[in-house]
Amino acid sequence: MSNARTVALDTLIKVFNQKSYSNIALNNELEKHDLKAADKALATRIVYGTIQYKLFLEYQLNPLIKTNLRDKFLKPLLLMSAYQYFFLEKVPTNAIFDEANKLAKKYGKKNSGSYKLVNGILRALERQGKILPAENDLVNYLSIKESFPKWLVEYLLNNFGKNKTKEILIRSNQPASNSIRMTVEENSFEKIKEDLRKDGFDYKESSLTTHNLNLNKGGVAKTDLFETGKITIQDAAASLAVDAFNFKGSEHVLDACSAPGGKTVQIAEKLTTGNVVALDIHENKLKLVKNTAKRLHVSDKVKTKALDARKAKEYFAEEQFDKVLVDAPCSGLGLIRRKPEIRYEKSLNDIKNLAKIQLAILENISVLLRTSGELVYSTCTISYEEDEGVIKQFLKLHPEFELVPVQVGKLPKQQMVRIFPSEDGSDGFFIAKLKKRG
Ligand SMILES: C[S@@+](CC[C@H](N)C(=O)[O-])C[C@H]1O[C@@H](n2cnc3c(N)ncnc32)[C@H](O)[C@@H]1O
Repeated sequence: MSNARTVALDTLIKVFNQKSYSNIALNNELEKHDLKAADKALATRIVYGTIQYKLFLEYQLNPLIKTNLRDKFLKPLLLMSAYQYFFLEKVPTNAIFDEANKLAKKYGKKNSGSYKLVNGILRALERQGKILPAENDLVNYLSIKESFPKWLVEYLLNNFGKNKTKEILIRSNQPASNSIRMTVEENSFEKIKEDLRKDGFDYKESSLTTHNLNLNKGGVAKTDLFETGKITIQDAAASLAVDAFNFKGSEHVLDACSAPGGKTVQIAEKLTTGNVVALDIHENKLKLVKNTAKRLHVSDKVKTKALDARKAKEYFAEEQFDKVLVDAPCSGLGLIRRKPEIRYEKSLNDIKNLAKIQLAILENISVLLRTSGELVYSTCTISYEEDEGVIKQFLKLHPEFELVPVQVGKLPKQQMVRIFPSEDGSDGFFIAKLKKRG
């Protein structure tokens, strides 16, 4: 039996019991089994949905589990079955429970009683129905309902208030958009759209930029448009960081935290005689930057170097660069819909530690920027400490820098750009632009 649910269960066993990354574990399982497109989509939905709603699902199941679940497959199987029961409205309950029973028989040891246990718990779940903490216990209620750890719900409530927090939680549980960026001149955008339609894709214009489209499905990496570099996979909010620079074309640019290279190539596209030096602390990740640069035909403008950006001034001369991008390592709270497990892995301490690293990177690379040069700082998170907090501290320590208001994409001009995970599926993002005073 090789079907969507076997693939989902094998993936979830690896994610929950062996702490594998969900995207890597799922891809490995999908490669092992030759599933039809609809089954691939179902397996993917079950895996991401089960991880996403883990806290909610545990809350439903915990009162019904009266024994120690010794077999390692039991908890993942119960969680994914409960996910299907509560969230896949088109799949009949009997089909979900029958499939769970078959898997329990297949994965359980002979005479272990696993089948009876699973069947009993799922039937009891059907009788119990959905349960939630009292609504006036707001932190607990939102934590279970939207399946976010309590500290994070509390953190969001303290920083953004009740309504914004609810919006962030709900949108972070919605599917991520299939966003692409058109890398060609604006007068060729219509041709790209026509070719996408011919390839069977439908699209919506991004509400943030003119160069991004949200596609109705994945799989664009197999098209000619992608292979020839006319389009690339990039979130609309992320693409705005590079749009914050004013390029002439001749600049020497430093991309301090570059892998996998989405913004490096976007910078290179803007250059004529200039070039971009792409750093990353992880040497193996620079391969991704090189490959993307090759696909987009900008390799001649991109040089890569494995380096901790906090040591950059030991390698480069002062005032060597006209522009610097620090797309910093961050807690990734703006990316939760793409990486559902982020919510369970991060802590308030991580946010505080990352803010220190981000400030250290800024401090170190700031001497490499020439007078009147532009520095753009960006993150894919929405935490104040890593965003405005880092910029405020940096400006306090470096009066030679000033904040420059930015107008990017379809957004109004503002002091610093904060984008929350949005209705049309874009990630959460932060952008600040600084100038070195003359
Ligand atoms: C947010 S990602 C960058 C995404 C990239 N700019 C893009 O658009 O594709 C942050 C990157 O910073 C790298 N990194 C983490 N700490 C670093 C450091 N101290 N110096 C340089 N790179 C670092 C990580 O390996 C990661 O690839």
